[in-house]
Amino acid sequence: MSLFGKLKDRLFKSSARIDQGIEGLVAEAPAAAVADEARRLVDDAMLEELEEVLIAADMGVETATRVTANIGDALQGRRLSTRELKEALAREVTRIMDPVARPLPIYPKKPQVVLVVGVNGSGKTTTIGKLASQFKAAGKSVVVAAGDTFRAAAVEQLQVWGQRAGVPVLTAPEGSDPASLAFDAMVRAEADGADLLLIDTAGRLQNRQDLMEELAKIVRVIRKKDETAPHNTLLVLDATTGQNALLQVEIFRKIADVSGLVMTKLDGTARGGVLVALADKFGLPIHAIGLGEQIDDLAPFDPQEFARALCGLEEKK
Ligand SMILES: Nc1nc2c(ncn2[C@@H]2O[C@H](COP(=O)(O)OP(=O)(O)OP(=O)(O)O)[C@@H](O)[C@H]2O)c(=O)[nH]1
Repeated sequence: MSLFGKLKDRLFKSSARIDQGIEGLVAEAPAAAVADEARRLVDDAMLEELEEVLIAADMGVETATRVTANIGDALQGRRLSTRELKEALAREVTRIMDPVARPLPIYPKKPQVVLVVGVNGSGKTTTIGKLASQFKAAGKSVVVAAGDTFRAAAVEQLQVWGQRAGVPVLTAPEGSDPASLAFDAMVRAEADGADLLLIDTAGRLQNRQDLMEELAKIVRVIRKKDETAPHNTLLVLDATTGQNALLQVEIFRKIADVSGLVMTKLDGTARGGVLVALADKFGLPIHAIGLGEQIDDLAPFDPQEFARALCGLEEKK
């Protein structure tokens, strides 16, 4: 299956919501019967209904309002078919997402230190495993540090991913200081001449102060080895949390210097529209998206393909 085919397949729950919403909206047009194809006049009532469809798809009120206003500005007074409306929507979504679609930047620095943050269960460990595997396949040498030392299960899980990806995973005894593990990992990555060091971190937001101090200490300690580290701070967000992902970005931007986002679990949710809201609200780079639990289920983020899949359209030729 092509990458677009997989994206469309996995985004099905989200796209079904928009697809059905738009079809319903066009089908109820009073003048539908006169043409062989149903068409709906773009007027205030129609734009309001469209806005509701987008909010139901988790795009958020602000983004949904902006998107519909732009469609109104461009197309008010026209009669659109379902396909034309989907195309117009996909164009607007692409326009919002285009500026933030950027792969994880790779620097000549060795090791490039990538700190991975996010709430528990958001998919950090899985994403690190997938990233490690992709970088390894691209010829990079990778070291992983299991920085969530408070959860033995999290460490074990990361070791399993390390085996799958074929990269070393540095661990420390349960309850030990994550910063000291991060330091040891820096030493090891430097000694190995590794290209990348991926550091997993804890995600207990229940005690934000502790987490902030823990992350700050990790950063302080790795800067003893390299004052330019970490080179990326990746925030992993779970799409199934919908609008809550926006709140998580706000919180993590206060406690860490977030440089980019990965959104996971877009395959299991109808709330994929939240990624559009994230792009619109924060403008942070979106590096990749998680489309499943397997090692090859992390896809680069392509704004046009995402927008078309989300709107239930086929690939643009
Ligand atoms: N369907 C789907 N599941 C995913 C994806 N990414 C992660 N998961 C699943 O989400 C669950 C949590 O993922 P983890 O990688 O353990 O999350 P974490 O943030 O490391 O969580 P902690 O270890 O609790 O800190 C696991 O069951 C993963 O298999 C994805 O893109 N799609």
